[in-house]
Amino acid sequence: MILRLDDVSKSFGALKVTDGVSVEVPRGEALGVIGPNGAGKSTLFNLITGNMLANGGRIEFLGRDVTRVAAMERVRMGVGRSFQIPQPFEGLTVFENLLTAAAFGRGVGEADVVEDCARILEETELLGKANVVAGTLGLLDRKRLELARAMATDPKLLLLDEIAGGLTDGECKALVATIRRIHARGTTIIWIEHVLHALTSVVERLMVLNFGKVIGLGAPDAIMASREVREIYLGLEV
Ligand SMILES: Nc1ncnc2c1ncn2[C@@H]1O[C@H](COP(=O)(O)OP(=O)(O)OP(=O)(O)O)[C@@H](O)[C@H]1O
Repeated sequence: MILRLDDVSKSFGALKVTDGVSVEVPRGEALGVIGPNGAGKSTLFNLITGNMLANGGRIEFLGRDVTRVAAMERVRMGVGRSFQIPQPFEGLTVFENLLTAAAFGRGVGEADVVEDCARILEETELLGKANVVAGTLGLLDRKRLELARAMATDPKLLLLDEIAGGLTDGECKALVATIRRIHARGTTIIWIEHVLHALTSVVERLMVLNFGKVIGLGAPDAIMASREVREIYLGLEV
């Protein structure tokens, strides 16, 4: 297992946002996470990355208990993430953004990561935009850069937070193709996404959260056919 969550909980005051979540993610899997707004999906990512600390339970990454390990150390261990709202350094070029993420995320000098950053630019189809200032990019390229910055930290586990939102169908297809390639090369992925057709074209399993609890976990077809999921998530009368 690359990641194991055991009875993980997080509360803000009286509000329990993550409620006893247990899940095991095998190395190489792509796991999708769905659930209504406010279900606790982004909070779960924050607990996995160490941006927030759990109030209860245990998080294991690569067999090590990381429940209380700082976010920076988790990045260096191989936990990479993209944010729902892309947060590049707007005044830096695409390539400078990658170099910064790679050097900082890996704890090495920029000279050591130049080649790898060039490879990531190619993988994320940003090679032609290497010298473009990030603040001038359109939405698809901002999303690509967000993905590339996460890849620059050399993640073993890649967390994607609603990366397909706001794209046209064609743009979404292009981004999905890139994510599939990254997955095919062996990177384990956990992906929160409301654009279901994008998600189910990549992931092997879906996890459904509602009020911080896991209410479904399994093959996408079986999950989407479940009465409870259809009622809660899709709002369908069945
Ligand atoms: N720092 C915080 N302090 C207090 N409440 C918070 C904090 N962060 C999140 N919450 C609350 O926790 C709940 C879950 O939020 P979270 O962002 O994890 O949901 P989500 O499933 O990712 O939602 P969305 O699909 O809208 O992004 C929400 O009710 C939110 O208001």
